[in-house]
Amino acid sequence: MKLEAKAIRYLTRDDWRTLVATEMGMKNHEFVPTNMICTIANLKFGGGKKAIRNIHKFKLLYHENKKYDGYKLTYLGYDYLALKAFVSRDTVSFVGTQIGVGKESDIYLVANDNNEEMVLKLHRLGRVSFKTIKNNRDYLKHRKNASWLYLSRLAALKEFAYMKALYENGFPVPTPIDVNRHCIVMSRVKGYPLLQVVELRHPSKVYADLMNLIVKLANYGLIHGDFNEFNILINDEEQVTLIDFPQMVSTSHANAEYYFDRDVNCIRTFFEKRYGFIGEKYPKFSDYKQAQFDLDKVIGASGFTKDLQKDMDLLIKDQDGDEELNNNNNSDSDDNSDDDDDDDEDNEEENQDEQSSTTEENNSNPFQQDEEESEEEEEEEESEEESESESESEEEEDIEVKQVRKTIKGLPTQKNRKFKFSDLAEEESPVLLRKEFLEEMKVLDGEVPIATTDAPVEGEEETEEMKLAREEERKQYEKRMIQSKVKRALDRQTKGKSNGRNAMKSRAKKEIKKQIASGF
Ligand SMILES: Nc1ncnc2c1ncn2[C@@H]1O[C@H](COP(=O)(O)OP(=O)(O)OP(=O)(O)O)[C@@H](O)[C@H]1O
Repeated sequence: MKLEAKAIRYLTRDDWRTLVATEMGMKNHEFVPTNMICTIANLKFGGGKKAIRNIHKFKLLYHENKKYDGYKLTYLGYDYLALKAFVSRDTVSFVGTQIGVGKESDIYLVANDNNEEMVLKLHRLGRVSFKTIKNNRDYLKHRKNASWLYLSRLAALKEFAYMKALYENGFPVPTPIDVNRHCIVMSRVKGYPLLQVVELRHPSKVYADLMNLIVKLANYGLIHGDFNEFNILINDEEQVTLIDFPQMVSTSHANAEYYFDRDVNCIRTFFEKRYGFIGEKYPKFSDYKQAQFDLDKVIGASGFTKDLQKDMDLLIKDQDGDEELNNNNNSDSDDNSDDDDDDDEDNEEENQDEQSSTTEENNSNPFQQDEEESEEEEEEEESEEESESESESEEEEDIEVKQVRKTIKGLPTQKNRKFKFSDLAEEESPVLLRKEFLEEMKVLDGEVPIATTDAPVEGEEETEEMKLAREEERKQYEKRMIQSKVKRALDRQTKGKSNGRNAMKSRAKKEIKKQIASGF
């Protein structure tokens, strides 16, 4: 879903009040009736309806009149509320292009007044499979009315809390900057998702870094749970950054070992398939289950409590039963993967002795293999294989590499990797959302907004057309300001006149009273 940020500047104070009122009303209603929106927004019915019409036109509200007449926020409406909060806190001043689309999120480039580029992640839970919350969830009570909204907010809160805790403890994650509603702002990582990287200069080093990262997380009492090529960014120096951690679990979780092994195997399998690198040294959960630090508490303290996690688990479980259905259908393939796991276990046993001795030898980076050595071993293994299967696997690899190259070509991330706000072409200039601008809207209080044309971006030349448009707007604005000044002056005068009349009346009354008292 596109974040069309321009319209944010056309919203009046009443529009914002109406938007917030709808958000509040959604805590108890799936669709909020018009008069309730007006009451919460503290607007007269006429003014409220006008504002609703306006924000509905901008697609910030969805109108329903089948069951009963009412409105609910769209994702764009929710985006606007979060964006406005970021703008008023000086976190964001420009909204740029979209650089990524996750399963359940949209990623945009944004910048602040100092032109520092950052990433805005808008969580969109429910976009894929989430439909309605079953009514038998007593625990969630009214929150089920705003399920997607609430769930997306929880997802953002969770991601921010984890990112903050990890960042403060020296993990390679983006710098967390701000969070509001379902959005987080973080630093921009200049790298590619590992998925897109066809070749590595030092696969052994990257592999070792990733295994060390899994171990470091476990030492802090955490297991990623989804540690794979989609959630790891790698830069030109082959340094890795972890960008997404929606399923993080504690090492004290009942299935901790399963999740830990799955993370390790995910990387091993990917490295073997993509880079032909066999990770012989790899960590075992039993060696690390005794965490040295406890990040769980830190995460609770930074806003994501156990109760919120409980809400989140319940909401996710309730995803219309879709996933359960899928899981049942996929049970056959799961069985197959179980077989694979068994094989892995055998391999693990075989490798165990070897590993313990090599770990002692190489304390600084226990999972790094000597690249030449592993190449030799690979060669030996390869020579044992039949020549037919050799050529088959080479062909397969070739097809895979070609496929990846083809995919990379069309990826927006690739295109935008070197993107800079200052390099933007005129037609796609970033949307300016300065705080002063929004505050100016407040002063106008209900009037038509002033500038509808973008101010030229620094360093960009203003065209004749732009100049004329801006001049016209300035004139209109001045005209409106004069009109409102005149209106205010007239109001004051009329008020003054009536005050004068009242004063005269009371003076006359006093005189009459005086005369009566003097015995007239
Ligand atoms: N901080 C960042 N810096 C640079 N690019 C980023 C950043 N965060 C996300 N991206 C880009 O956006 C893409 C999607 O991000 P992310 O994995 O966080 O979304 P998601 O919805 O959680 O994805 P999914 O659930 O599909 O794994 C990433 O692959 C990456 O290309």
